[in-house]
Amino acid sequence: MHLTPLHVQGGRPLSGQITVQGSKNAALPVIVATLLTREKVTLHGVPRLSDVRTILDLMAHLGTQHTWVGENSLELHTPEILNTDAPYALVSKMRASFIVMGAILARAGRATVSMPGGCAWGPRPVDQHVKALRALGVDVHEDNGNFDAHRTGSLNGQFIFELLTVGGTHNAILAATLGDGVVTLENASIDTDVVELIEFLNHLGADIQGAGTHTLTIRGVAALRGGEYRVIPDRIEAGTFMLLAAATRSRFTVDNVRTDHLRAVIGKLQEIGADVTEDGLSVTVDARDRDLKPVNITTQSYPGFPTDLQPQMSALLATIPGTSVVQDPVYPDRLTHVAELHRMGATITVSGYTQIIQGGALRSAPVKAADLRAGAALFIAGLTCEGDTVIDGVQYLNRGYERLAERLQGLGANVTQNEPELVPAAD
Ligand SMILES: CC(=O)N[C@H]1[C@@H](OP(=O)(O)OP(=O)(O)OC[C@H]2O[C@@H](n3ccc(=O)[nH]c3=O)[C@H](O)[C@@H]2O)O[C@H](CO)[C@@H](O)[C@@H]1O
Ligand SMILES: C=C(OP(=O)(O)O)C(=O)O
Repeated sequence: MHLTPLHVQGGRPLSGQITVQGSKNAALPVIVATLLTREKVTLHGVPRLSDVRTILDLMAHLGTQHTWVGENSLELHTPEILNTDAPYALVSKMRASFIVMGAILARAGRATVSMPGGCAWGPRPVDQHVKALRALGVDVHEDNGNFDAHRTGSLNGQFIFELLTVGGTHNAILAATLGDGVVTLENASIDTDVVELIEFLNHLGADIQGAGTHTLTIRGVAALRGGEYRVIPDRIEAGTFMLLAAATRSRFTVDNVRTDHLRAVIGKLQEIGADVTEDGLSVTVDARDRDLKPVNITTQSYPGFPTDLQPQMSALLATIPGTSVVQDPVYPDRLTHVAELHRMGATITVSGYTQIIQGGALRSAPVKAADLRAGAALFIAGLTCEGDTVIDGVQYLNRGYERLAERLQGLGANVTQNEPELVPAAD
């Protein structure tokens, strides 16, 4: 869906407070995990995003009924699995949907899931998902652009991931939760979104040990019950707003944050020279009247500096005089923001996955987001300069930021979007 552009006029400090939504990347696997129980589950803190709508469309095809029972509360019920396939039209909209493979397989014994396509910033393989399932006893065949998976009994055995993968760990956990086998995953991801999935599944009666460590032990259980659960705050959204505070040389408070999930971001903001004050579930960033300093950053899996904040950090560093070096080995091609920031006067040289940024003042320009976090980099950049920055590609922002224009306006930002409602109601 094409939406009218976002108009951003910046160049003045923001103030006040902004509340972070529930985590997109935690909510999506938790929503998928409700496929494992035939009982009703109520989730709170679910952001109203187009990605949530996409996963709900896919799950409706699989047999899930959903009802929004509050602004951010969602009731899900899958009494029976009606279909065991996840077709390309639905999977290609969002790569995260590939993890339905593990969930359908757990509940129905077989699953046919379309191979996810490429994405705006290059290949995102699923080889580790497939290798893990095979190692645990699942037959997986590639056929006509689909992965066909079939299990004859419970999943059993050990798999050592060749690299840290959030989605691969999600898929293996989902596949192994039901049954009577015992599965050990080594070199498993310790990302907050993996810990969240495990805590949710255990809340419903699963037996998964080792959350937050690289070794997970999953003892299959016969069935999961229903329940009620609140999704963790979105650390990427929180980080986006914290970087915005520094980029606009503002002081404002970001509420509903888990500061323990934001150590790498807080550390870098302090190194840049911003003041960061933590107070329970709030964090205040103060970058007023400071000479901010350039820094070097390399993305890593959690708890390192997240790739999902790399474009936003690049936008911030593009405003800080001096030379910063940003490297993103996690997603080496995640660079769609660079050409757009060039349009805004940024000096960024790219070599492989390295950006060398010579910071200075940016200027407004018409720009286009080609993916979600590139869009976030552009609204941060736009809010640092006077004049009208017109950002096209708003549908990408709607994947990850709920009621963005309205919430930024709450900080005093001049951000307008002419759609009657920025985020389509996700139901
Ligand atoms: C919906 C969601 O939660 N998305 C997040 C998730 O994506 P996603 O789960 O897809 O990312 P992964 O953690 O799997 O990817 C990490 C790295 O492993 C590689 N890899 C992954 C799987 C595989 O089978 N083979 C392989 O080579 C990837 O190319 C990448 O270089 O984690 C990423 C890394 O923190 C984030 O950028 C995404 O926002
Ligand atoms: C890249 C992201 O999501 P996805 O993995 O769904 O593309 C993101 O949230 O920044």
